[in-house]
Amino acid sequence: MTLSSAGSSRSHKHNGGHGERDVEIRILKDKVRSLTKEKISLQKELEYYKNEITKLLSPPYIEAVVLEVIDDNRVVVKSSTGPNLIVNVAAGVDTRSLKPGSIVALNNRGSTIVDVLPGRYDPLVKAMEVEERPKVFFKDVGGLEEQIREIYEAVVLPIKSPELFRELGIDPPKGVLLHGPPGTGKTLLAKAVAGETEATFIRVVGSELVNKFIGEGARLVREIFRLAREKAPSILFIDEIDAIASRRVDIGTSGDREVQRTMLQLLAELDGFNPLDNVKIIAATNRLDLIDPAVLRPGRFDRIIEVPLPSLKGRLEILSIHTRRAKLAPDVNLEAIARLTEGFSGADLKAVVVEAGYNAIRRGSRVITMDDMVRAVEKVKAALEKRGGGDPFMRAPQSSGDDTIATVI
Ligand SMILES: Nc1ncnc2c1ncn2[C@@H]1O[C@H](COP(=O)(O)OP(=O)(O)OP(=O)(O)O)[C@@H](O)[C@H]1O
Repeated sequence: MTLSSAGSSRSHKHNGGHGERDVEIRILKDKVRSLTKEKISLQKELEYYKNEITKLLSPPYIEAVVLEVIDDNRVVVKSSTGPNLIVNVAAGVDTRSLKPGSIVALNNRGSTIVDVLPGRYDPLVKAMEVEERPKVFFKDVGGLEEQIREIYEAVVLPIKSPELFRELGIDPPKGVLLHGPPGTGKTLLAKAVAGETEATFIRVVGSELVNKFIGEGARLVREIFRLAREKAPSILFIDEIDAIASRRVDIGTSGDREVQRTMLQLLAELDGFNPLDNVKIIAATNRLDLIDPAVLRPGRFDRIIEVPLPSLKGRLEILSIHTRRAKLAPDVNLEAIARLTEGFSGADLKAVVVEAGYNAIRRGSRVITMDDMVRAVEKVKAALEKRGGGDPFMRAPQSSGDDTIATVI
């Protein structure tokens, strides 16, 4: 007998039995509701444990990096621990999504790519900064007239007029090494070379190649040169080259060996390309004394250009460049500011202009006054002293002298 028929027969027998029946129905309904809830929660629990069992039963995958895609079914990978392997690709994996640097999962036998791991970075992309035809030119570089002339002859001219060199039968330098204290405009100069030649600017940082992408330095160097050729005309700028091209007393740790491998790859790449290729290498260092002489041999970085702290005239030029778009009050005397900033780099002078701008904003003014500038100089000077601005190596005095402006207050 169903509940409802039981309830209805009882209500026929007993007059006024409605109340009792209703209570019974309510109790049963409550029970159904709570059992339904329990069922849903148990179903969820069951699902969770099923998932756990699936995870525990599935084989571990091996992580690997794609080095080269040979064809639709053969890919060279480097597993996280082992050697390079040629593996095939599982049916569900789209070969077109595989590129050098992609991180993939291999099956537990290490023979097949079964998945491309999402959201993982391609170290090659992370390792460099690429800018097509940067909008930076020699007019944006202050106080480096001589350096601009040298780099023009060594890099710009061979890109713009290679026939000149072909006719004369001389090889322009493949690489130029800029050295000098931090913030003196080495990166800026290299970028301006790219701007002037309408080339692609590719910047990599030596210390990152060996510290951030452990075990991949040499491969990255190879890939970066490949990309530079692909994007030619291009300027490949290697900042902090001392991190990969230092002379070493002994090659002890595996870290040292990694640096050594990266440097050998760099030398091989330098030796392997034609000086008249439209790829030019500009490297920079703050520590010329650390550079391995092998790197400076003819046919490698055979043009060395010093980029020193700016002279008085240079400082004035740099201040003029950085105040080009600023609104200056008539009392601002940039020559006097240049006088006050001996030992400042181009980057420090830029900081002075930015700080002066903030001083004006804090006063609620839209014009930068001489007082804003002077206070900014004091602030930047204090920061430099705190940072050890007196370091005799990092802040070596500029050789060209500090007395070349006639009209200084
Ligand atoms: N000679 C200069 N003329 C104009 N601006 C300069 C000059 N030198 C530096 N600057 C300013 O300072 C910024 C930082 O300089 P930059 O990065 O070129 O120095 P760097 O020599 O490459 O330094 P580091 O050795 O620390 O890499 C530049 O983007 C530019 O705004």
